[in-house]
Amino acid sequence: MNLRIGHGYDVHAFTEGNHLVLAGVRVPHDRAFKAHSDGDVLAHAVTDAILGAAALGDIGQHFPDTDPAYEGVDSRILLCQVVALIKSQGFEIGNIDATIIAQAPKMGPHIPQMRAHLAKDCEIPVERVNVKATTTERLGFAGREEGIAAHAVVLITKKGTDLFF
Ligand SMILES: Nc1ccn([C@@H]2O[C@H](COP(=O)(O)O)[C@@H](O)[C@H]2O)c(=O)n1
Ligand SMILES: C[C@@]1(CO)OP(=O)(O)OP(=O)(O)OC[C@H]1O
Repeated sequence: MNLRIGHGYDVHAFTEGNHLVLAGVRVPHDRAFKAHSDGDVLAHAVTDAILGAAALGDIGQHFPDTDPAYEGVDSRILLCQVVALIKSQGFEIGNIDATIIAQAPKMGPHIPQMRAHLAKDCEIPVERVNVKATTTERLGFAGREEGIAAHAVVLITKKGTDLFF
């Protein structure tokens, strides 16, 4: 199959701190992500979407949260490893669309840098990467500011498939 789609979803709760990391961008906040890694929900959702598209399981199977090697790891490193893995199987990434679900902080000013990081890590032009943010109108765990979620969908193609004409 030349064209495959994947979905990723991740959530991290807050703990004490002064910034969040989203697609490797340091976003000032009055809390931080509680996680084994840097807690980068956006990078995790994109990584899971890529793995999903290639039917290669999920991020926790590749990088267990019980492995000290991943303690505090920069999640962009994990994303780059997964991109290398699917490339080794003859795939490349077509495009990415992601949504951050956060009551606060405002993501808008940071989105251009998030897109740039994801494009670099996924080895595609930034025009093929979209990142959005939404509140939940104060409903649910995100609305109560207990944590942040991210969804991502990713299209992958067999190398040489011309999708963008
Ligand atoms: N953490 C967030 C949440 C939202 N935005 C931007 O605000 C717009 C309105 O949000 P609603 O939840 O009321 O739809 C949204 O479309 C985003 O552009 C944001 O920057 N950061
Ligand atoms: C990234 C990994 C590995 O450090 O840990 P966490 O930062 O806890 O993140 P999560 O999305 O819960 O699961 C994937 C893990 O394997």
